[in-house]
Amino acid sequence: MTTLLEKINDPADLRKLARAQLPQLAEELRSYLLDTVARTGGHLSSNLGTVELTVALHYVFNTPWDRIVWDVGHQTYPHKILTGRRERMGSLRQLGGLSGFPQRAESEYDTFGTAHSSTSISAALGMAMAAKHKGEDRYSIAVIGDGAMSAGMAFEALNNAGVADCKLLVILNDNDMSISPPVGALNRYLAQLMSGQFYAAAKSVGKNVLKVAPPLFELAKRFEEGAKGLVVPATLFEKFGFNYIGPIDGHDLDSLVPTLENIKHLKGPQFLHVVTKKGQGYKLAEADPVAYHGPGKFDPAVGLVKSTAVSKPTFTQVFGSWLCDMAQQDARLVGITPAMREGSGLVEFEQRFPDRYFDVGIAEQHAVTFAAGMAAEGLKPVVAIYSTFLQRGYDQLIHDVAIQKLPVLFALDRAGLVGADGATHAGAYDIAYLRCIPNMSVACPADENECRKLLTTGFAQDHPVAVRYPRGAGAGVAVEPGLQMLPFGKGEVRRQGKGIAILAFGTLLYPALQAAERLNATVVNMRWAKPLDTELLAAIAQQHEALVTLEEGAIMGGAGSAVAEALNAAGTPKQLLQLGLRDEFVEHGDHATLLAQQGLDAAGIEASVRARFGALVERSAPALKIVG
Ligand SMILES: Cc1ncc(C[n+]2csc(CCOP(=O)(O)OP(=O)(O)O)c2C)c(N)n1
Ligand SMILES: CC(=O)[C@@H](O)[C@H](O)COP(=O)(O)O
Ligand SMILES: [Mg+2]
Repeated sequence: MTTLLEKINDPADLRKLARAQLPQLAEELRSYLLDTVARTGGHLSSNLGTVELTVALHYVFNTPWDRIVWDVGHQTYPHKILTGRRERMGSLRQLGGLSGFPQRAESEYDTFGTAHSSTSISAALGMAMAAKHKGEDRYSIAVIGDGAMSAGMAFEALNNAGVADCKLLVILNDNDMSISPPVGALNRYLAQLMSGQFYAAAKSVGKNVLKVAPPLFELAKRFEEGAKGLVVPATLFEKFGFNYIGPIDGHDLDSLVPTLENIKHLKGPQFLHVVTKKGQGYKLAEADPVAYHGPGKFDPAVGLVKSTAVSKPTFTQVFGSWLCDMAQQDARLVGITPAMREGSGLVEFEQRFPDRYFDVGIAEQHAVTFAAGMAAEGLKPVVAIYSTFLQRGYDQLIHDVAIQKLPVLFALDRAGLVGADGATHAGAYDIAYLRCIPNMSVACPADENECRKLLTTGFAQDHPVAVRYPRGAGAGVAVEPGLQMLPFGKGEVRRQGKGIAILAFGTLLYPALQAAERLNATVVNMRWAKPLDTELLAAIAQQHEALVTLEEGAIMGGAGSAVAEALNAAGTPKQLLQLGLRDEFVEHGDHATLLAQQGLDAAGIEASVRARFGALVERSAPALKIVG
């Protein structure tokens, strides 16, 4: 039997359905979603929570003429399924497949690319003002979660939008969750809105009133008037200049559709507060939305199963246990996360040191300056942050931390390519954007054991230090207990060869060692992109005819550039090949494959070195042939 969903190839098909058919469509959509995400992995909980909202939005609004901007965009799988990409869902987040986020190049329905949070209101407002400017009658809609709403950027946009005269609708998708439980005063405020008299009374007025169409604005006004004597203060969003509507049940199409239809006829900036449940409709995800925020593949009948196999610890785990050990030893240590407790490895730290754990919400800029404030008072803050998200706090890093030379340790996770999340989440730029800042140091551990030691070394400094390490596991080098340090700013020679020296920064040391066997090259584990070990560099440069730098970071401005600058400054220019991430955005896919595509696996390194220094390799390693 053909399902309703199979007939929907774009939202125009959806709009042909009778309203009474929508709940069935939503049910089919939810089950299709669960089935496909279980096969591919992906952001499940948030998507289960936006099924009805997605159906209602495409049903009521004339998309793509009306624009929808999805904040973060990790909840757009139902949107993808309804906008012509149903059959490609099996390729989600894989090489050449659908992105896990909206992308303008992927579909005209993806009106704005997102993945970093809290950009939607700004973008939708820009679109709405552009439409007005061009004389085009369309709605621009931002769908933003309660977690994303907590960021400064969202409030900057609200501040601007509330006084703008354009067709803007902000939908707050409030599921009372970020990735982990939400934090902060805004969350408390939203909870008050939901539990307060206004919601209770609105609920009891019920769906029927919503259906019989006095515009909701009028309804809300009448309710407020009728409720004189009760204290029903204007919401925060009304104070910002929006017309606030809600909260309404975001899983009830009989509320959503008429409400959205009413809103279409209202003037000025509109704010709709929708209440949803993360994981809705799949009991296991409802019970544990954190675990199902971004699971890998699983059997929906069984749910996520903890692997019993002994596996290598991830760098995140190495950091998490280092943090607890260091906190045990140094009472000044405080740990800060901008809403990434699980991803950054802070779960145990929070349990063991609750008074020294600070989840500041999705607020990277604030996290950095908050750390600076603590450091100014003699504490030793460790900011656990993904490389890509520290981009948000760049001015704060320079202005608040570095200029004042405050000893903040940045534990930079997800440095390098990240795989399934793609270009938006790649930690490609941190070496380049950090090493140009005075007072700042940047360490690049090659493996797990070195990561722990460099964290200890960085923590001991009296200036800001970033220790960058990648997603997942490394070479599998056993981590020594204790809190040993490594010499600050010093590298080490790992293999002695001749002719060519490969200077590796970070985990690419291991493929470099493999390639070097075939090239008979020297391999240096540089460890620090800043300060650069110029003494070691000078010695190596003197002993070799050519140098190769290697890093899982942007070539432009990266550690290889630091080497080039140092050689020039010393007046000893050398033949230099800089290997790293090219000047292009690397899309989603399996990490190993992406690395190979960038020529950064052992075979790729060998091939690049041979291509550039072929004659020299022949002289240095005459008997060895190219790999593969
Ligand atoms: C700038 C930025 N910081 C952190 C993240 C990581 N992140 C992705 S989703 C998410 C939680 C978002 O919560 P909410 O907006 O309420 O959406 P929900 O997951 O509840 O659907 C976080 C912290 C991000 N994508 N962007
Ligand atoms: C959408 C988002 O930003 C996060 O959910 C991110 O996808 C997490 O990435 P990790 O899986 O690397 O923690
Ligand atoms: Mg949320």
